[in-house]
Formats: sequence, structure tokens, C-alpha cells
Amino acid sequence: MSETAPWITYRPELKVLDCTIRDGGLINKHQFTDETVRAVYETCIEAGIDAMEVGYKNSPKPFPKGEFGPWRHCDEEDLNRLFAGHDLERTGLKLCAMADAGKSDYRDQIVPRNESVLDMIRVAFYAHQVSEAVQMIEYCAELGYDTTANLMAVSNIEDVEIDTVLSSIRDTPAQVMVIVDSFGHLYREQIDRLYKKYVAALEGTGKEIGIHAHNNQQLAFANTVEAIILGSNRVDATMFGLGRGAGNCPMELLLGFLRNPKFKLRPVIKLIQEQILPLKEKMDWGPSIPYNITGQMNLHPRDAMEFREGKSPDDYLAFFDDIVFDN
Ligand SMILES: C[C@H](O)CC(=O)C(=O)O
Repeated sequence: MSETAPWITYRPELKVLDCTIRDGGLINKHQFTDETVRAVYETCIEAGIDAMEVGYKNSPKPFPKGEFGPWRHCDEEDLNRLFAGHDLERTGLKLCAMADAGKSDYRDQIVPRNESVLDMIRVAFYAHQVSEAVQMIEYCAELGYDTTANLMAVSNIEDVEIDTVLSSIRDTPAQVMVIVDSFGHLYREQIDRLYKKYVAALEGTGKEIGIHAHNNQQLAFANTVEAIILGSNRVDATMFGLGRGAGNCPMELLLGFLRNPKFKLRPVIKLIQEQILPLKEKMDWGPSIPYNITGQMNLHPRDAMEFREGKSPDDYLAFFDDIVFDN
């Protein structure tokens, strides 16, 4: 037995990022009411959460305005409407947006940090987009933002591709490299392997390792805890797990696990009761058999999402037969 009990202490350098609106918006085309977005923001402040990702800085060409709500584009006008006067010093909350390689007009959409309420841009990319991601990170860092590199769908690529991505990201100004389990496929041992691979490749750069987990196999919280135990200090979660498909690591579980007294659980439970639970009537997220199956099979959740939106969302057998025989 270990002679210390690290689970009853805490690491002050561990930071929690809420991505409820950004990831949850992938189910409702970012059509949240201002009231909901504002309530998440106020809850993050009250709960002591370190960063809130309010949406995507993505281009209106593939995501037309009207069909997609404002948090798919995060225009400065909308940011100022909801977060005018946001004060990082006073609130301790960094506001952040994600920009997707290949889907962002980042040179037009992203203004210098001192002209925006945003503090951080997280660049999301697939392995084959790493060169564009490097340019985006450098561009955003020059504008003064904190930046992160989020290599998506890491369960679905070869080791040699991961290694190439890591060596490209190594020399960028990104402060964080995030392990992103987009398909909710990874088990604890794989998180271990990836964490150690990321640490070895980025040694000496001062970059932190982050974790963003999906809940297809009901492992998002467990895998997040595993990454924390290994040393990950940048952790994503969402309120009531609201997020694409099976959803994400639930904030209410994560804050319950962390021992830092600055984190407060009550505001999160209040938000869930008043704002998030009612969304359940019109949005489908959280683990269900179709998402379990795509997670197990290491597939993008899109087929399961379409199925859940169809006429017989609970015909699990039909989905199983379809997906297993098609793959
Ligand atoms: C890179 C981001 O975290 C995007 C995302 O949510 C994913 O799961 O992929």
C-alpha cells in the first residue's frame, strides 16, 4: 500500500474547462438560447471552473447562419452581447473558442486578443490536417491568445501518424496538447499509453497534456480520472455530460472527484436542474446502445446520431445488424 493518499489532496495547477455549449452544440446546431449560454457562464464562475468554451469560430459557408446558431461562429458581436465586460481577473474564468482546421476562416474570424473577450483558441484537427493546425496555432498565438492543439479521433490512426503530429506540434506555441477520444473508444490502458507517448514527445517544451473524453462506453469519467492520475492538468467536462452522441465526462462527477476547495458543486447541480434537464426533452445525448456500439467499433458516432433521430431510436437490434454487417 502507498504511504500517501493523493486522492484526498489536490493539485492546484489542475485546470477544468467546461465545453458544454461547444460540444453540446453539435447536437442542436448551436441553437441554444442566450439564457442557457449565460446560465452556463455564470455557473462556471460560481463553481470555480477555470475556462469555458463558448463555441466554434467556424466559417458560415459550411455552417450557414440561421440554420446554425451563433455559437457555431462566435462572431465578436455575439460574444460582446453575452459576455460584455467579462473580466478574467475578477472571475478567474478564461473564455475560449474552438477553431476547426478546414472549417474556419480563422484569418478573418479571429481578432487580436485585446479586442475580444476570448482568452484562448483551441485548434481541432485530424492528423492529416496538422500542417494547417500548426499555422492556425501560430497565427492565434501571434494575436495574443493561449492556444491548444486538439488532435481528434486519436483512436483511429496509426502510431506513426500520432508521432508525426506530436513532432509538428512540439515546436508550436500551443501550451496544451489534448488527448481527444472523439469516438469514446479508448480503455484505461490506451489512455496510459497515449499519455506517456505525448509526454515523451513533448518533453522539455513545458506543454501540458489535456484530456477530452466521450462517454460511448461509459468510460469518459474513468478515463479522465486516469489521465489526471497520470499527471494531466487540463481536463474537459460538460454539465450533465451534455455533448455530441454519448456525451462527455460529466462536470458534476469531475468536481466531486477533485479535492480543490475552490470548486463548488452546488451551482452545477442547480444549473443541471434548471437549464440542462429541460433540454433532455428536445436533445438526445448520453450513453445508449447505438453509441455503445460505435464506441466499441471505433466508429464516428454520426450513424448512431442519425439513427437516434429517426423513427425507431430504440430499435437497438436493427442498428446493431445494420452497423455490424456494413462494417
Ligand atoms: C477536438 C475537440 O475536442 C472536438 C471534439 O469534441 C471531439 O470529440 O473530437
